[in-house]
Amino acid sequence: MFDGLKDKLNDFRKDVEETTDEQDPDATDDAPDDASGTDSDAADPGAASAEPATESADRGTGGAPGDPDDDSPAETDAAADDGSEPSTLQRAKAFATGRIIIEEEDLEDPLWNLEMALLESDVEMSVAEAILDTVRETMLGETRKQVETTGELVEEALHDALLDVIAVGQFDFEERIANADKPVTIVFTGVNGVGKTTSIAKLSEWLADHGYSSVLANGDTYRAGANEQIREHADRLDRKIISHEQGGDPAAVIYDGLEYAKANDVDVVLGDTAGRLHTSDDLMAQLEKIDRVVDPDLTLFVDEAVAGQDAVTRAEQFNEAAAIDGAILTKADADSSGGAAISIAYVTGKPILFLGTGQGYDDIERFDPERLVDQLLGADES
Ligand SMILES: Nc1nc2c(ncn2[C@@H]2O[C@H](COP(=O)(O)OP(=O)(O)OP(=O)(O)O)[C@@H](O)[C@H]2O)c(=O)[nH]1
Repeated sequence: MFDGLKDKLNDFRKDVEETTDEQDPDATDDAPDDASGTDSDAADPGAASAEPATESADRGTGGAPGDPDDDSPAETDAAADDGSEPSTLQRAKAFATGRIIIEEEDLEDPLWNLEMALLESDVEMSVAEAILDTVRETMLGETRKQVETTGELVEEALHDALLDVIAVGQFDFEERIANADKPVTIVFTGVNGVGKTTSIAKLSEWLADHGYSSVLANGDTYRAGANEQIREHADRLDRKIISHEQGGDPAAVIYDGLEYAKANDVDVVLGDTAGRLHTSDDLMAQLEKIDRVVDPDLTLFVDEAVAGQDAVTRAEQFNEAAAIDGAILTKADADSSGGAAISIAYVTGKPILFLGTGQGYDDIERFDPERLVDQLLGADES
């Protein structure tokens, strides 16, 4: 899950480590050789031109004076006195006291690469920018104890940045169900073909596992075959299904589901709705009527992680047409990019509540932002 994005975040860590390694005296020992052209690594593109090599040597000697292990202080002191920028001197001093400083110029290229990587991964532009801002803020200027390696510093910055956008609006779904008056009504919106019906069936199983009974109500009276499709799930799971003829009123079906739940002490009504209507006005009218008639406790938007940017755009559109309370992202198991998972909450202000992780009824898990961030940063291998 999200392996492509995971690799790209790891590339950023390596990028920053490589850039800041230039300040590391161990790495800079070689720098004067580069400048004098004696380095055997002639294939290095930097070696082809004297200018970049000299620049690299300047940067290198700037970091060198502070190296506690450096046994040629005279040479490095001379370099520091020899027209070094204050920031370089500052870095050197910081190194001498066991600290590192990361500066804007160190991050410029890695941050650019990170931005490109996020956009390639279908992370929405404003979300990518928010992530970059937090990473920049967390990493820049501050002096850090050297024991905190650059890798750890990057990890902390990415962790905070990702969590900030992913965790937007999170709430405890189980607690919400537990505390709500029964029956609880949950309405599902989203376009057809993304796994909405399967998700309703999965959620019914999830609820059963957590001690709640549920009834399914097919408010998708628009699409031919929708009744049969949801009935198949209901039969397999041994759940009651409420449905009307094709072309009937969705609000009336969900209302009947609610009445059934009240009469039979069922805890939760799971109401499907038609996906794509002709215009967002139609969609809004449908959901407004459902709102008026059954006053749902929650409206959940369902889309597939593999749709990337399209899923993010649809989430925004559905949320604008009729406010959603949260989202279910299906087919996360088949998604490498992770862009929708990272972007939807930030863009809509509503949390992702569940991830669909396969075709089985048990393949649904609560969306846990902290765990996802750990997975993306490699701390949680599951
Ligand atoms: N790999 C994977 N497949 C899924 C997941 N959720 C649903 N699917 C599959 O996606 C296909 C479409 O699912 P349906 O629930 O039939 O989706 P749908 O026809 O879009 O349902 P509606 O949205 O109600 O129209 C089915 O083959 C599902 O098994 C998931 O989380 N992972």
